[in-house]
Amino acid sequence: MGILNITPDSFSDGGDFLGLDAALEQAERMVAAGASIIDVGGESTRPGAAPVAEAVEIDRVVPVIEALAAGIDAAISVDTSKAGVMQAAAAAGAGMINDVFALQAPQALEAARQTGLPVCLMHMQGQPRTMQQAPRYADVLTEVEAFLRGRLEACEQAGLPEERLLIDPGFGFGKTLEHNLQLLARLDAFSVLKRPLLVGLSRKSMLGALTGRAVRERVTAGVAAAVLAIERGAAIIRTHDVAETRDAIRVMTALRAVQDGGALA
Ligand SMILES: Nc1nc2[nH]c(S[C@@H](C(=O)O)c3ccccc3)nc2c(=O)[nH]1
Repeated sequence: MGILNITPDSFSDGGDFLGLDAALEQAERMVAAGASIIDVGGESTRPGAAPVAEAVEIDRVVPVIEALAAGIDAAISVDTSKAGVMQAAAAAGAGMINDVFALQAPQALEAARQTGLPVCLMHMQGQPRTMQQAPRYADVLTEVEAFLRGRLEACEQAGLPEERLLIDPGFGFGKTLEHNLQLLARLDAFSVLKRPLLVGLSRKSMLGALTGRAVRERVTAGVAAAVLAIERGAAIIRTHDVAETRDAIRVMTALRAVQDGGALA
């Protein structure tokens, strides 16, 4: 899953031609590098970020999703927590919803159900504005798993069938470095929920803390973390660095083929 942030600091607003063109080029680069999903986000979930109005978020992501739906050979995911954005994105051609707030926003669960699209449910402790102030868990894995189990059950009860759902522990969303490492170390425990596991580790501050590297220099650490996550059951890797991650996956796939006694592809 390649990351495409349509926020003023990444591209000019999705609406104008230049921004659209740049967004499309970036998406095409990631698909050429091996991305099978492009995740389009119109609201930065940066800690401390001011919330974006629904209409603004729609104006950012819909033109991009329409252009991508017509122009690239990959699925399009919309990274949003708002019901109205989910509906607009689905109408524009999105094939998946990626909700960092796990369909807890008003009307979000019903809107997602109506779109008929797959949904990624992610764990976050608190809100983006405050989540990193004092993250606290008795046991992070138990609590994150219980939250995701609860969201899966809420969706089931609302008529959103489980086979459309993915889960994600939400690295960096209300977690200390220690919490993030504990989640990565025990990622395989989430297999009890029997849902595909999506993880986002790319360029996150936990990697900065471990390497001392600035955001754009965290590619190697991000690929290493992706390999560790895949070995522990991750099915989808959300990343800025598609080509590098793809290369690591090729090495892993070749090894698995030999271990399973298969011939090298
Ligand atoms: N499903 C899923 N969606 C996601 N959206 C994001 S935004 C994140 C980033 O660094 O990209 C981020 C976090 C905090 C501030 C800015 C940006 N992270 C995930 C994730 O880990 N899983």
